[in-house]
Amino acid sequence: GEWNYYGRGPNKWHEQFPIAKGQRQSPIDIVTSNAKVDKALSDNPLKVSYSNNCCQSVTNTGASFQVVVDGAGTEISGGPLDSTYKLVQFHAHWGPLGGDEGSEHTVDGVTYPAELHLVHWNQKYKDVGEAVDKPDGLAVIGVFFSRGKEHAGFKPISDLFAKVPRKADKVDISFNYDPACLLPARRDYWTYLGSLTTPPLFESVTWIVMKDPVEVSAEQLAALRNLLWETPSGEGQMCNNYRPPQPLQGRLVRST
Ligand SMILES: NS(=O)(=O)c1ccc(C(=O)NCc2ccc(F)cc2)cc1
Ligand SMILES: [Zn+2]
Repeated sequence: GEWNYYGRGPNKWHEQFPIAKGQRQSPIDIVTSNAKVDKALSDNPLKVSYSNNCCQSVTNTGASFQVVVDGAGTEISGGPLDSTYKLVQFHAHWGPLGGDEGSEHTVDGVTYPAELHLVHWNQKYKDVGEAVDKPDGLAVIGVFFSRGKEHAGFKPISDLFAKVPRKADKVDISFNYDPACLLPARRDYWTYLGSLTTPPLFESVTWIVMKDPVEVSAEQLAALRNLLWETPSGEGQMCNNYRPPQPLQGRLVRST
């Protein structure tokens, strides 16, 4: 059997998950000229209040890394959100070594080498398991990674990837870490209603995609490949764990 669903390719996911051809699938190509500035988003700014001791561990999920967060005090609200959402984990998607593809969302067809996802669940539900398949259940902040200077804030995390090479490997985060350091300085974003970008592809995500990328170094992008996964020809470097853009199906993308 496959250890990861990218093995057969995202174009086959609909066979087991028919919602893959649904009306609010993610990611999408963000056509900036079609995005509609919505004053309401700036009138009620997105509030990100993370604590600096919320990150518990890094795990190799077999399809990405995942920093698991203890929800104490890590909340977002405002902007497109009608209630408070709590951070539960963050992970990323990336492409081949040295390439420029790898992000899931694209901007006017432009790809980035990686995309970070900060996953939050709606506090109106009792837990993330209840929220994960509700239309307003999740809010994911997407941050594009561009190749440039080293990101000091990402270094403590990227240095841990070598310690979790195989699926289910896990290392505790013993230091204080505030995931807000991964957000770009300028907090402008696009927002639209979409889905999980991996099976089960639930249409439960309010996407908040930051307009500005954050720079990470080529070495930090390369560190993502310390994570290994199962490929049809045996164990290999984890890469190309991204779903390509899906049909917009007439959805509106709003912008700050
Ligand atoms: N790339 S993304 O940010 O869109 C994304 C975020 C979270 C999840 C997730 O929680 N999956 C686990 C999972 C497993 C079983 C379920 F029934 C529901 C979720 C998947 C994709
Ligand atoms: Zn993701």
